[in-house]
Amino acid sequence: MTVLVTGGAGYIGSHMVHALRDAGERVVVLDNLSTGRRWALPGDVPLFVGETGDEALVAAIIGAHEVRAIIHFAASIVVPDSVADPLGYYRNNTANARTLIEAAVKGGVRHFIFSSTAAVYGTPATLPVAEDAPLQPESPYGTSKLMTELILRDAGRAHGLAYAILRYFNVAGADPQGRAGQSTPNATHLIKVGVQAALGLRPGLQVYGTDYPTPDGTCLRDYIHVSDLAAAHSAALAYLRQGGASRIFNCGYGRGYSVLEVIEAVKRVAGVDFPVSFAPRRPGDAAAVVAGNGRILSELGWRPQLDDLPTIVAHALAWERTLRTRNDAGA
Ligand SMILES: NC(=O)c1ccc[n+]([C@@H]2O[C@H](COP(=O)([O-])OP(=O)(O)OC[C@H]3O[C@@H](n4cnc5c(N)ncnc54)[C@H](O)[C@@H]3O)[C@@H](O)[C@H]2O)c1
Ligand SMILES: O=c1ccn([C@@H]2O[C@H](COP(=O)(O)OP(=O)(O)O[C@H]3O[C@H](CO)[C@@H](O)[C@H](O)[C@H]3O)[C@@H](O)[C@H]2O)c(=O)[nH]1
Repeated sequence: MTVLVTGGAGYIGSHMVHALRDAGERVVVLDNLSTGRRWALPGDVPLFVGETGDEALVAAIIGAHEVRAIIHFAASIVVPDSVADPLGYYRNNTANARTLIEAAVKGGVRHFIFSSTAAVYGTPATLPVAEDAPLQPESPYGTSKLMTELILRDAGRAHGLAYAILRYFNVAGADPQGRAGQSTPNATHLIKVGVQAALGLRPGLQVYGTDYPTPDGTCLRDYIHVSDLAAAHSAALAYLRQGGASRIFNCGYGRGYSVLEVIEAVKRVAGVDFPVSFAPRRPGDAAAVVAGNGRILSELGWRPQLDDLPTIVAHALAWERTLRTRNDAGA
């Protein structure tokens, strides 16, 4: 029985591939390498370069490798890009996911784990936000993910596909063993941009919006270490395999940091200063998003191991240094 990881050559997916292999699972990856990197995968993990929307390809992979579980990471992920290109986001995150789910149903896949997002909540009325809060995405990205949640819910009911929908809050950091990290050249995530500024790879950092209704006027986010997130997937897979009912789980720590607090943490951990300027709000950004994580703690028994902002930043920084060496070597 094999686990198919879509988007396994990407940031979070590559951590998942390592976690699955560490647990002795058989893994295959489907990735179109649009943002993923072949070298992000261990050499002995089969990689199919192709589209999640290619039903024939997905069916062939499921058949050839006896795939019984799919962990679906592949997506377009940049909130402001989705505002500029909604149709592209609906194609990749919704239409392609629909095709993948159909191939899963037809191919007899039993368990499906879907990467959803805190962006489905928009700006929650109360924090921390629980899974049953109103869903009011403020960007096409969030809407594209919410639509896939609904497709999965209905297909799961109709066809007996058991699923876990994991709504990630802000994912950051890198594998503590240095095997994987965020490698997208033009990544836009705050901690990634911050460590690049600290290493002199960018001239500095812009803060998008200082007039939000938050304590210091900048957006609040709940940053979760990518290895804790991979562990949440492993827990969800074990739950489904034990016959657990289809369920939605928030993945976050339940604590928010402002953009300015994150920048201070990066400067402190890196031990350097870098220029910070203030810019207007970025389209599609919610003011404050913090996870209510009671459900995943109580129902999956998940326990964060790396719940500490300086640790997250230190791992991101270490990875960025490795990446620079790798890029210098032309990898
Ligand atoms: N990074 C975060 O903070 C965050 C937060 C919430 C949710 N998520 C979700 O987690 C998932 C993984 O995100 P990530 O940060 O690792 O991004 P990423 O861009 O590093 O990974 C996405 C991977 O999917 C591949 N891909 C994209 N479209 C594809 C397609 N049509 N067919 C095959 N492969 C395709 C890319 O090449 C890449 O390897 C996404 O679904 C994203 O929406 C991420
Ligand atoms: O150079 C930068 C980059 C980001 N920010 C701000 O930092 C916060 C976090 O931004 P970012 O790291 O880009 O993450 P989000 O836009 O919150 O989105 C991430 O987190 C979501 C879940 O909350 C996921 O769904 C998305 O895929 C993922 O990109 C936001 O307020 C941004 O405006 C800046 O001020 N300057």
